[in-house]
Amino acid sequence: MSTTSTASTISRSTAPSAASPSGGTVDAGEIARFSAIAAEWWDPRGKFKPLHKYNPIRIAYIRDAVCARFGRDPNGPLPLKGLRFVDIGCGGGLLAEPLARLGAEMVGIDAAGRNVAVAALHAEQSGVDVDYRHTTAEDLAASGERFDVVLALEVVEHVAHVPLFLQSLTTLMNPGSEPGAMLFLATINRTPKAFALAIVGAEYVLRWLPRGTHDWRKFLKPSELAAGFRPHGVTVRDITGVVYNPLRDEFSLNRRDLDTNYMLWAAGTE
Ligand SMILES: C[S@@+](CC[C@H](N)C(=O)[O-])C[C@H]1O[C@@H](n2cnc3c(N)ncnc32)[C@H](O)[C@@H]1O
Ligand SMILES: [Mg+2]
Repeated sequence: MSTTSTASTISRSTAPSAASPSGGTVDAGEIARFSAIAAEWWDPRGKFKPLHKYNPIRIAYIRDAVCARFGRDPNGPLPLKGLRFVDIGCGGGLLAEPLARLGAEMVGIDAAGRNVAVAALHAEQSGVDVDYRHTTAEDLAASGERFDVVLALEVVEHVAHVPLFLQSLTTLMNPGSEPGAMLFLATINRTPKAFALAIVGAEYVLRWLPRGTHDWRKFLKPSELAAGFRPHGVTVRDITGVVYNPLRDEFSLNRRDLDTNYMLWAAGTE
């Protein structure tokens, strides 16, 4: 993991774009879109319905991979106890809360203040301990805080500056974590099939998501993520597709089909 070039150095040296006047990872239009629907985060039939459906398999994937690497029993009580997690782009906390219940010491950050407020209220009402903060990955990375597990699920396709975002995620991985910090990422592939299913299907036919939620051009191929991690000494260790079965109305892992939704974890190059 590279600690030589800090996120703050990069953000200063990057030309500001229309999407991100600061030159950072925040796309103001994206943040406004998520803020506008923040009240719906915990409604399983609302605008985040696909995330609710997808959530149990994401939680199981993370729990099992972390337990395998850190030598924990995934079925034991509080299997993630003692491990420091950060959930980048945590939204309403759909991921942060269940992982905190499994024992993770959880920090959740989001660039949208309304999301953080909704997440914090829900955690309080549910009696779950999550440290929610309104900030960005690059600012948290620059602050020097480090984590055993870094999560960024369904976020990279919404950021303004992908190289800075990926660098910030790798910087947040604690170099002192044994046997080595993990980084989890989930996103949508840039394929014709993903255009048909994730945009036409989910936004126009099923109307699961508001139109304009996703921009196909911002989707990333697994090879592009791997190339983005490589300069920071981080390698993809596992990758799996996630497919929706309309007959069963459920998502499941499919290691042979990375064409639409996929999840991966990465760690320091050995
Ligand atoms: C599709 S939601 C995913 C939420 C959560 N990770 C989950 O999977 O349940 C994307 C989230 O990323 C946040 N976000 C977008 N760009 C961000 C950035 N540059 N830094 C931090 N959060 C960001 C949005 O505000 C939104 O809450
Ligand atoms: Mg998305």
